[in-house]
Amino acid sequence: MQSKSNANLSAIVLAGGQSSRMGQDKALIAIGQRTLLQQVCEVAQHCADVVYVVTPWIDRYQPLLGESWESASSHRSENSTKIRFIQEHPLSQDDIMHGPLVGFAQGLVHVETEWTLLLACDLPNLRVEVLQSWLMMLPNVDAQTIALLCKNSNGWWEALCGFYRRRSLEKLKPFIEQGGRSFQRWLDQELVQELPISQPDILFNCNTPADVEQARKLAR
Ligand SMILES: Nc1nc2c(ncn2[C@@H]2O[C@H](COP(=O)(O)OP(=O)(O)OP(=O)(O)O)[C@@H](O)[C@H]2O)c(=O)[nH]1
Ligand SMILES: [Mg+2]
Repeated sequence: MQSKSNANLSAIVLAGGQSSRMGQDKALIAIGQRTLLQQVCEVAQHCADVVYVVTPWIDRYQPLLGESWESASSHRSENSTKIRFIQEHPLSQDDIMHGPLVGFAQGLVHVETEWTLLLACDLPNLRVEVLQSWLMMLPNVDAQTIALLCKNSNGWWEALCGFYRRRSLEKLKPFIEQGGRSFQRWLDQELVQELPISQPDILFNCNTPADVEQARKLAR
């Protein structure tokens, strides 16, 4: 894996949700030696100066990503990016699971860099080289553009693997306050630039036990 080439980028990794299709917390599922969450955080560490893990369950994940994991990681010496946990809060008393858009907004409040790499925790095929090639595009993005994302074959934005401007929060806050919870609906209102993608399999995400089997086969 290449070492980090870029400064001035934050990453947000989302680790919440119900994992209802998986039937168990998918962040903790191992593909090979490490869990999905560990793998995604490691990729994020190679791209960004700081990695925020946004989750309602810090206690659950801290042992995986805290000192013990860092000292056990063979990549640690070439990679000094710190992981910071952001405690996610319900928006109201009856808010049980608000979904990734609200988690992202709660993480973005803490970001200090102009651009953030947002990643779901269920992406086993991410490639550092591809993310790094995308982040070279950031300095030339039009000032009005709030995000750089891939499109999937249905024409929807792949919202949970791409780059967002910090000031997108100014647009996101009122959208959430008005009850918006869908990334697609929010992004439909905004200026988004499309990222080129030659290997769509890097966006494969593990939602079901069958997806995990497929990811494990590929990792062998
Ligand atoms: N922090 C946070 N992350 C979330 C939340 N909901 C979903 N995510 C994350 O968003 C990413 C994509 O979510 P999904 O693949 O739909 O996961 P999910 O909602 O747990 O799974 P399903 O219940 O099967 O839809 C994963 O990284 C989830 O951990 C949330 O409320 N808070
Ligand atoms: Mg998913």
